[in-house]
Amino acid sequence: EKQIPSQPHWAFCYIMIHKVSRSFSLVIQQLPVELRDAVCIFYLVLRALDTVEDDTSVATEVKVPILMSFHRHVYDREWHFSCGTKDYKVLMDQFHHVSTAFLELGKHYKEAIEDITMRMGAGMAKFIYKEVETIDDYDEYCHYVAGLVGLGLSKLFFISGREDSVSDSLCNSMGLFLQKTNIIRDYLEDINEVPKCRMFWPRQIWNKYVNKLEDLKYEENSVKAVQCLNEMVTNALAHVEDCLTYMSTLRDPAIFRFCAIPQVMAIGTLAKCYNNIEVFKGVVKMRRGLTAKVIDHTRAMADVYGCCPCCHGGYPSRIPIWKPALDHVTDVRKKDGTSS
Ligand SMILES: O=C(O)CO[C@@H](C(=O)O)[C@@H](OCCCCCc1ccc2ccccc2c1)C(=O)NCCCCCc1ccc2ccccc2c1
Ligand SMILES: [Mg+2]
Ligand SMILES: [Mg+2]
Repeated sequence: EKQIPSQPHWAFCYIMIHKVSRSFSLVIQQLPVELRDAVCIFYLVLRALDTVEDDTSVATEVKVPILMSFHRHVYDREWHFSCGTKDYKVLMDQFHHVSTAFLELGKHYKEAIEDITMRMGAGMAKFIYKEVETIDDYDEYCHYVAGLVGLGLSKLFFISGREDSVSDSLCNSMGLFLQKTNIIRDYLEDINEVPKCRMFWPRQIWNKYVNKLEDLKYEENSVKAVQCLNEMVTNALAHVEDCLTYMSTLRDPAIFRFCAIPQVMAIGTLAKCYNNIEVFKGVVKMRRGLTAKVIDHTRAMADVYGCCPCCHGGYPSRIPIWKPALDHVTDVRKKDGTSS
């Protein structure tokens, strides 16, 4: 008789993660099998939560209760909430497949994913009512939507027995670096969002250059816009040293690759954004297929050097790709007289 796939919900999950995020789908495939399923579900649960947050057509009084109770809905096979567009809408409409797969995970994995989902939902709800004014607000918002992902991933690595636990501060920095890079790169897409524009750049930075955040996109302000952009990039670069320290604690080569590749892509994106007026004209994206190339290159370097940095054999000059970026940060700090 027709061979019915025994695990249709897992097929759905791996197909969906490939559709909603090619880059994270590729790096998640790098993980050891028992971590891969937990991280795949962790991604899809949070992506669904974020799709609710991002949908500016959902009324606040409807959105906030969903964000606050999302961590409980993952246990309810019947629950779904229709929102988002294209593949994100498919994820929302078919969310019961994610719940079914979630319930098959080990107990500790489920607890970790539920805890982060609850904390992220509450943080997102708080910022529905609160604008990002100060740099502290900016760091707090990024902690909720990305720093917590770093904490959760480190918990999953620890539960799998493959990594020791790492300080919350270092895990948080891994997320802040990636999220701040996204916020810088997506300025124009966010400010032009309909029906309501999305603003994440902190007033404490942009109000030194313009009166309103949207003024940065107007031609006559382009010199100030690039100065403001460069300050945002320098703010993001402050997390690089913590990210390096976090990655230097990793032991498992597959986990190292999973963590290092998004960081390498982000540093590339920041380099493309720095001093680049195009950020205010269109989204400055990395070339399509670049993640796959970086994955091949990282594997090739491990083969060539016979080990990878996390085996503590290390490449000859331990962190070759980071050296120029670190030197730049030090130079900028010296110029600003803020060197530590
Ligand atoms: O809507 C979009 O497409 C972009 O949404 C952005 C937004 O709305 O701000 C924004 O949504 C944030 C809320 C949902 C977070 C979903 C997520 C992302 C990556 C994961 C990676 C592995 C496991 C779980 C993950 C969960 C977004 O996707 N920003 C991209 C940066 C977030 C990076 C999170 C992160 C943190 C630490 C990490 C450490 C190691 C490896 C990957 C890491 C990944
Ligand atoms: Mg989003
Ligand atoms: Mg969001």
